[in-house]
Amino acid sequence: MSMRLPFFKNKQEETDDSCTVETTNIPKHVAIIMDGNGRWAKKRGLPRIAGHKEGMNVVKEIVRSATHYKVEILTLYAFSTENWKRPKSEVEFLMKLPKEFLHTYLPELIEENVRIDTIGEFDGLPLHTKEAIQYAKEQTKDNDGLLLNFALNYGSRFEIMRAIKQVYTDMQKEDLSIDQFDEEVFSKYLYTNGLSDPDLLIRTSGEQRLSNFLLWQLAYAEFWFTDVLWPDFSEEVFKRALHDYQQRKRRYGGI
Ligand SMILES: Cc1cc(N2CCCCCC2)n2ncc(-c3ccc(F)cc3)c2n1
Repeated sequence: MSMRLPFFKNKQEETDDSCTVETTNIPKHVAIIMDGNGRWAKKRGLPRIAGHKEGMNVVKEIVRSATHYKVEILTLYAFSTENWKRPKSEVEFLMKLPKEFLHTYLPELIEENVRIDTIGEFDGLPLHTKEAIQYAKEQTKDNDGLLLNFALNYGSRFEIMRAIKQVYTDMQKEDLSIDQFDEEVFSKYLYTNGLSDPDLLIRTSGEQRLSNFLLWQLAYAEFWFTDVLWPDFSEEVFKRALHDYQQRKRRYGGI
């Protein structure tokens, strides 16, 4: 049972009782831009951090649902490299959320065989944030259920530039030749090395842009947008996204 605030129950969730999710053709890797937390709080006359807090509790509900539907990888855009520009107090609050989330939910996540990892510049996070996440990574490293992958201090253009510089260095050292270099080799230089590309991208709050998220990896993903604000997101809305994904025919550039 996720710890969601009961008095916010009048949520504007998209629900569709006829929505069924088939057990076949489940997206292996789902990426989510969890947008709308500040707007959710503003609509209720609450401080922005109340939206982030409620949004954190929604994460656990969707992790449980993703496990139920046998999604293999769930990548959540939790903090971008651009988010450092937000007010100091908001950034400090956000940087405490990983520890709060893990303090509340890590035992349950271990129980559900979830493995926790991150993508982004981990070293650029505050020490208290890194310590909490590193502990969770250690505690879940042998789990082979859902990979819960948080994009933290993540920016796709920085990731691509970082990869290009490393490719250049390896070529200078003659550890890599131009003939060996292709898309598959380049992908190994990204934070997502070893992960399959996302099959489905979900973005909440009605915005329809990538916001410097997984620009390389989302090349062939299905995009699913909803006006639902992240704190109002739920298993029902997640089911809608999975159902709609299953109605689409993936082309990978073909006809
Ligand atoms: C910075 C930040 C923001 C954050 N939000 C809550 C969800 C809405 C979007 C922004 C705010 N959440 N939610 C969970 C985490 C988290 C990160 C790493 C980890 F190992 C465990 C939990 C988190 N981290």
